Amino acid sequence: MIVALAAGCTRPAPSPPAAPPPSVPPSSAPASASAPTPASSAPPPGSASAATPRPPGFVVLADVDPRIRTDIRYATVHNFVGRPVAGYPEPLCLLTRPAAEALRRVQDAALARGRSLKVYDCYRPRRAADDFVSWAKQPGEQQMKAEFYPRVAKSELFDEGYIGAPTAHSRGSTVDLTLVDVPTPTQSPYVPGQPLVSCTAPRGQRFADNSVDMGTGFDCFDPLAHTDSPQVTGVARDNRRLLRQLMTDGGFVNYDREWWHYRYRDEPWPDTYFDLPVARSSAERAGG
Ligand SMILES: C[C@@H](N)C(=O)N[C@H](C)C(=O)O
Ligand SMILES: [Zn+2]
Repeated sequence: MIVALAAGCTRPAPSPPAAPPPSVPPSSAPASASAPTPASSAPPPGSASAATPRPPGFVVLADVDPRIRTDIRYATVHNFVGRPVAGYPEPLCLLTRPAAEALRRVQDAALARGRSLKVYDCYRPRRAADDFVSWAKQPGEQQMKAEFYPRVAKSELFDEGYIGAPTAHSRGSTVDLTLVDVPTPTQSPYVPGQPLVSCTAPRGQRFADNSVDMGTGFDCFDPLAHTDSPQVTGVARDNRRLLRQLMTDGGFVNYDREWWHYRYRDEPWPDTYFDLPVARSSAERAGG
């Protein structure tokens, strides 16, 4: 265990070469750049200056709140790279315990409004962010462009802030999520090779996610996904606002370029980027 945990060190992450350093959105920069650090003047546990790396204390979200739906896209072929991403051997949502418990409180509030949370991504290992960087270095590989970044050049995805490396997700307290109705409609599976439809197309035309209408699909790298896009009106705007209200009340901060991306404000590891795989073996038992 200690060997694996030593992988969770503080370090700068790679940038795609032959391009300017990637834009790191406020939500992905070390929290010291975007939010107050803990009051303690001692080095944060697990940081390079701490004597001994400590376990991140990840839990499986389903152990903390089995009511929250999961659709972990990076463990599947239905994502913007079109294949499972490095570091996702199991389709699980791992989070730090404080973030998971905060999400359980948000779920209580969502259910009171007749909705449930559905998570697409939670803790994301450094190796996954590295995989995204490697993918970005292959300009000809655009098999999923038609659905996920139909109007933005692949070469711009990092610079425009749609993908981060390093990413706040590697600190274990950031989550990509949406709202679904309760009872929740069954979602038809994505079939590899099926015709891709732009994530910016109206609900009913784009991929039939069981999410409520948020105006775009998940991981839609497009200005229409900016949380306050003036092009998103009516029900979709109301749904984005409801998600933001619920999450903000629960202690999370939205990233303004992605309606689905939220960071837990009081994250316990504001400077540490972990590289444990997304697997049950990387988590503690929920009650422990
Ligand atoms: C890739 C997308 N789901 C996401 O999380 N983007 C932000 C910017 C990140 O990678 O941190
Ligand atoms: Zn995200």
